[in-house]
Amino acid sequence: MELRQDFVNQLPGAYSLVEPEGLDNPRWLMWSQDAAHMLNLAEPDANALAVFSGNARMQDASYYAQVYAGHQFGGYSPRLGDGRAMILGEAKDIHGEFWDIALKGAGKTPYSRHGDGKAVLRSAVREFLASEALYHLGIPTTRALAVVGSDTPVWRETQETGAITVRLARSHIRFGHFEYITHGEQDRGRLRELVNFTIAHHFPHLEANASGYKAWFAEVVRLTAEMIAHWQASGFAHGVMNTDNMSILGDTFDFGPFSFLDTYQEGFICNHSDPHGRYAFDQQPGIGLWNLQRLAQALVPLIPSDDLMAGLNGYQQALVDKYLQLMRNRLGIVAADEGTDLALVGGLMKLMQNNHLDYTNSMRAFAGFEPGAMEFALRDECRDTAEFDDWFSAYRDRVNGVADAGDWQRQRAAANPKYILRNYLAQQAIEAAEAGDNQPLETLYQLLRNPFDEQADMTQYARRPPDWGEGLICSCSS
Ligand SMILES: Nc1ncnc2c1ncn2[C@@H]1O[C@H](COP(=O)(O)OP(=O)(O)OP(=O)(O)O)[C@@H](O)[C@H]1O
Ligand SMILES: [Mg+2]
Repeated sequence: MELRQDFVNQLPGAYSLVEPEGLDNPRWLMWSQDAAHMLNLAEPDANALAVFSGNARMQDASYYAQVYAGHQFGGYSPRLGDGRAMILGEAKDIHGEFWDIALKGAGKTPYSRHGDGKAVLRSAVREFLASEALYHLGIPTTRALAVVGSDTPVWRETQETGAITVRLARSHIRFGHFEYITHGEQDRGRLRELVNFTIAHHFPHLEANASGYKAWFAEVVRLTAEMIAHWQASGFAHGVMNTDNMSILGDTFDFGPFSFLDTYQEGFICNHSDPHGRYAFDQQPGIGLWNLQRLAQALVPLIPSDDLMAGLNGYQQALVDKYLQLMRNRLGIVAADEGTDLALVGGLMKLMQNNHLDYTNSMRAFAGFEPGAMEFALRDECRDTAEFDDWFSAYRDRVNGVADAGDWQRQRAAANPKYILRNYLAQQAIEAAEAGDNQPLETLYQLLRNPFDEQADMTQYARRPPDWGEGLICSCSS
């Protein structure tokens, strides 16, 4: 694997050089065959294990940790930076695109503050499973190539073991990078350099001039809105939408306490450390805009306020357009006007909320609906059948002109996954791995590579969680 080092070479001052600490007795816990194929890598071998555990380093590569700031839960932290992630460089994939290769959990950096620079097995595995699961669901996301486990003791609430996620990101540039320069260094030249670097590497169709900057910000707004529309349509709660976790490319970034919804609950909070629900499921669209406003503020020295405002003004429409596109496809309806369609989708969400329905399974039920039929299996799940009947009569009228019912059903199955990364499934697999059995993890990973397929022997993975697993929330001490 050859690495390009454009970030290091072109943005001096935006990072510190670092060396990984290494892991005791490293071993492969997970390996993404899809990501490996994309990077044209062979099967996992001893050399790769030595490099990805941080026990050996790649020749000629300058490993680095980036510096950034961020708004965390509404408050500004002027200096964060990669406290436990080290980037090796940028690898070219089979399509000619470049991916940063990062070791998350590789040890202390100048930005570790009071942290140990480590990650534990459960958090490394969750990041791997989530990013690969989102990828296979068609949600824009960073990827994961591997997880390396070890015997290195790491202290959290109890003693655990250290692990590294090998993360692939088209870019690690976050909103917080721009905030750091503007609010900290106040160096307009450096801000321009970073924006120009971002445009040249990731928005090559735009020029680095005033009209290009305006168009670029509008695109960042749109990409962010579309990412969040995907989350809302998939029932995905991110959990820590701080501006240091917002990718400038609109890729889902940093998998901490995230959770897919089991029972549909609009105000679902997946993060232990978020008692007021700042990042609750239904707050995500609003927080996305709030975060973009923070980005806009950071760009004020470079981009006229009117241009930034124009970009921000596009947010809501981009979000609604994408969300409706995804939901119309899930429901199998032809577009009517926006208000009518939002009301139909909103009615379904209300139905799910009032009847404590499982989000994924309820949506998947549409793959079994016979266009034109008077019956729909979802009715049996509802306590309030009158509410269901009301909604259903409006829905039925919308599914018309379907020539081939089988084809229509196949399209619904391709839009509504049968399998998602339910928290309790991740938890079970992680507990097995902690006890030395990796098979459940591997089975879960393989399942999530084809989330839309029936996968005959796997239907128990589509079940609602048992009582202990409903609304399981994760500790933030990752
Ligand atoms: N164990 C740790 N040691 C040192 N720094 C840490 C540790 N855990 C988190 N941090 C740092 O705290 C900040 C916020 O953490 P957060 O959980 O958002 O990020 P992360 O999961 O570590 O990494 P990333 O955002 O790259 O996915 C980041 O700057 C991160 O590097
Ligand atoms: Mg983070």
